Amino acid sequence: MIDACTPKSKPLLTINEALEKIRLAIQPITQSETVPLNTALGRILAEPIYSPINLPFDRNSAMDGYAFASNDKPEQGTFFLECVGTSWAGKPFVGQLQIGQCVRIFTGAVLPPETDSVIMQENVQIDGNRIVFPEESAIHDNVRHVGEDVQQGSCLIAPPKKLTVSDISLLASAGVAQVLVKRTLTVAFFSTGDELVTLDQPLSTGKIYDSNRYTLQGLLADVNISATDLGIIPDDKQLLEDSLVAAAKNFDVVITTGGASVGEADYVKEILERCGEMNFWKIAIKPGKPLAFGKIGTRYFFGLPGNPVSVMATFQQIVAPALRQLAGESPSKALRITATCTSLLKKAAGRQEFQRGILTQDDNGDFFVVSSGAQGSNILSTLSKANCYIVLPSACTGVKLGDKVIVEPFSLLLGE
Ligand SMILES: Nc1nc2c(c(=O)[nH]1)N[C@H]1C(S)=C(S)[C@@H](COP(=O)(O)OP(=O)(O)OC[C@H]3O[C@@H](n4cnc5c(N)ncnc54)[C@H](O)[C@@H]3O)O[C@H]1N2
Ligand code: MOO
Repeated sequence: MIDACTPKSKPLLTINEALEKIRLAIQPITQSETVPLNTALGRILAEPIYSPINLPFDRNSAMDGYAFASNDKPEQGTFFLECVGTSWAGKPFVGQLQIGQCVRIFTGAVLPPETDSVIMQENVQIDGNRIVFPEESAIHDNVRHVGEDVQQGSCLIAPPKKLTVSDISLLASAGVAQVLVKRTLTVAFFSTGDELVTLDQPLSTGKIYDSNRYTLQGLLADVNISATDLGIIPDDKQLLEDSLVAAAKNFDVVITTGGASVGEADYVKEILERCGEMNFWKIAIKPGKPLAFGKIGTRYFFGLPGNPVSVMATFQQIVAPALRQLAGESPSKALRITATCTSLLKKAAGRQEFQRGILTQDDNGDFFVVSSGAQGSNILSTLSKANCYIVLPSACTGVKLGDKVIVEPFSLLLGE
């Protein structure tokens, strides 16, 4: 019986409290390396890059047509100019233009210095070397000016940007062939549990295939991470401790799955308390409650719950932002949107839940989400069907048809 003297257990950390503890604990790596631009996609820039040149480098044409001087255009009426040569992209016109003359020009070709305007070829009439310009010929049109995109010496990209395809395009256009980026993180992971077997073994009663290492391998597939699979460790306290301590000597981050809860063979928390520093254990989320975070020596440790769906959810919600911070990235948040829920969702108050859902968008642009099915932390088929999490606040006690819910898509593309 519970009476007034029974000590109440401490409330679990909220996900935001846990994220804040991680944010305060993690020191971003400082080392960097120079890499060729064609391997820099997704890497984190370590220093500002200043443009060595103006972009455009030369004043050039935005259209195929004719380059002319605006002074040659009369106040009224059509006019004609004599075409005396061609400026090709890569092979500029070399002569000197006189009054009343123009040149044939192609997109990207340098404008002769005497000209300041380009008319599209569709808008002129050609009569031998005489080019007839209409009255509406615009002056100063279709000209790309030196430095209008980027001025020489200005900052092209500032750290700690994670380099995108557009960044790589910009750097290439400025002739930047290599960049200084943060070094990659080394992350090791292993599964724990006597019940686990590798996929090349037959199953026997009581055994299951180890899927978590495949999940983690996929989740760690990032150019900023060098991931090492350390295999399966059985439920042997000493072996687990030795494996953890050894891994923490060689990797920036060690991740385990399983053995994080309160069972007799759940040793992760005890080992972390004895051999390292435990920052927190257990958070008020579902799936993923018994997550442990701390340090072993100077290295970071995440003990994820064994349940396969909990591994995915805790990695995405907790470990991924921590790895981004450690890698030196600027903070970012997953995209969340509001959708109308078209199924009933069961939920008990107490933990923030990440339920698996299927998000769609109709032709009006409105979002709808339906549960992808059973929500047990062991049920991978409904995770595979899902394309989003339905994020339900801890106080929520269920969702009715037609209620608005917050949804976090797994990707920016919504499949069929
Ligand atoms: N009395 C309590 N029991 C449990 C609690 C609790 O608070 N009190 N929490 C439950 C929750 S929530 C979770 S989540 C799990 C987490 O347990 P562990 O981290 O100790 O994980 P295990 O017990 O080792 O495994 C749980 C489950 O997952 C399967 N598993 C483990 N590793 C793998 C793997 N590599 N690949 C595939 N499947 C794996 C394992 O066989 C179990 O079925 O604890 C609850 N219990
Ligand atoms: O937190 Mo557990 O992951 O609910 O099953």
